[in-house]
Amino acid sequence: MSFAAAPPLSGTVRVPGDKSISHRALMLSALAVGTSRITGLLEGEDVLATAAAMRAMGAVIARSPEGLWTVNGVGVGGLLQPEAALDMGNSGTSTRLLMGLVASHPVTATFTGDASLTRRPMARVIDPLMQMGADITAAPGGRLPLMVRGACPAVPIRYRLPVASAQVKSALLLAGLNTPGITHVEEPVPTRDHSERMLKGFGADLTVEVENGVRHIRLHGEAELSPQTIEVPGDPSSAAFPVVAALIVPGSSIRVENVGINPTRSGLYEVLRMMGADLAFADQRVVGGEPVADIVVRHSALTGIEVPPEIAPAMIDEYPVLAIAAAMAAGRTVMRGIEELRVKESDRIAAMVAGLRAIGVAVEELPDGMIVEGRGGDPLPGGATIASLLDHRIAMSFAVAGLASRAPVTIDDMSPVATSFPDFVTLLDRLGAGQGR
Ligand SMILES: O=C(O)C1=C[C@@H](OP(=O)(O)O)[C@@H](O)[C@H](O)C1
Ligand SMILES: C=C(OP(=O)(O)O)C(=O)O
Repeated sequence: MSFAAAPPLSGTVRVPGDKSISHRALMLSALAVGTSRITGLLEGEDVLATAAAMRAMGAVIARSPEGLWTVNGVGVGGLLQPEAALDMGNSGTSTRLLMGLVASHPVTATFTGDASLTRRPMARVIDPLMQMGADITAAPGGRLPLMVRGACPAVPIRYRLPVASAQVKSALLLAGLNTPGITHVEEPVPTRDHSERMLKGFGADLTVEVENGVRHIRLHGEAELSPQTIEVPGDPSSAAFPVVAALIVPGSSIRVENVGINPTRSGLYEVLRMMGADLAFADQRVVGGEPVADIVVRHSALTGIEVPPEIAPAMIDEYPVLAIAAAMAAGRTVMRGIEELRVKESDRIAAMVAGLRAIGVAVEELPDGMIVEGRGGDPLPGGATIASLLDHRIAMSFAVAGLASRAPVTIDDMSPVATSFPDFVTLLDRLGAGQGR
């Protein structure tokens, strides 16, 4: 699919539900006793993989024609033995969080996934879950396919996260739900806190204390969760694509409604403002325990900056599209401290460097990041085909680049976009982007 120079983008749109919150809503609803109701759930492949796995372990999950999801949970401790391997598709979040759930239940589950997921490191969850008593066998290097034999009862542990990862933190907290005693996770670098917020919302006994800059999360196990009504806000990681598109296509002015702006997720928007973006959070409110706003953004002359490395966890999935904004900025943008990008759906540093060079942007690859030489608002040369490498964010980032390029940018395979943002192209077209195609 090709993406070409677009006329000014305009209009008001909504992006699909937050992927992180959607996974957690399904998992915690499946562990509550009774019926939970979820609106705004992301109906992307990653979240549907989580739904299928929870069904395979006993939850009854239904969707009404209007998009209301109902989940009848089995109760903490009540997960059933799945009859077949759990196919996690492309989803790291599903895999790591569900490994945690299974680790403290009397079930054995095999996890499989696509070629991208099979390359991703799982030792970061295997190690602490084995400390809790789970028996885990994995392919060499701690990769998929792997089998988790849950421990019942599991042993509560105190664990300091060696890598800033909300997935590892959440896997341990989910394992802690069916573990007697207190599971204590120490988080030296704060990451997205949706699990903590939602666990509390479902009635779990969870406390967070900050001591010397380290977050101490303590969860009392053998929890009883009560069913909830959850409204999932729009995904700030998905909103990033139309927002950057509006910033780089001259004359654009758009509004993205109902986007989650949890501070552990909104780093990109802070960085774009530092670069000179005309971007505002309008009508700020709280929906289902999460801060939400409409993002109002206009085309802006951007300036390159040194992105503060400490902001990385709050925008870890947004660096690919930030690199496109950086390519249009005046001066260089330096991104460091993001070696984690090398173990996402693709090596996102290598993928962005190769793709930017292919569309005529000068970029230097660093072991832990990249330096992008901005073109000061001049259109990008474009005119290349980009391999999306089973990575939705690489596909969407270069699609956005195409909208500000002299010659169209072609994406070899847009299908990965269905994992997180199934109507991405339709939404861009609704803003007017399709007229250039
Ligand atoms: O917990 C989550 O929902 C996620 C955490 C992040 O991964 P890591 O924990 O590996 O950083 C992020 O990249 C991913 O898209 C979703
Ligand atoms: C890294 C991502 O997801 P996951 O880890 O769930 O595959 C992402 O959505 O960018």
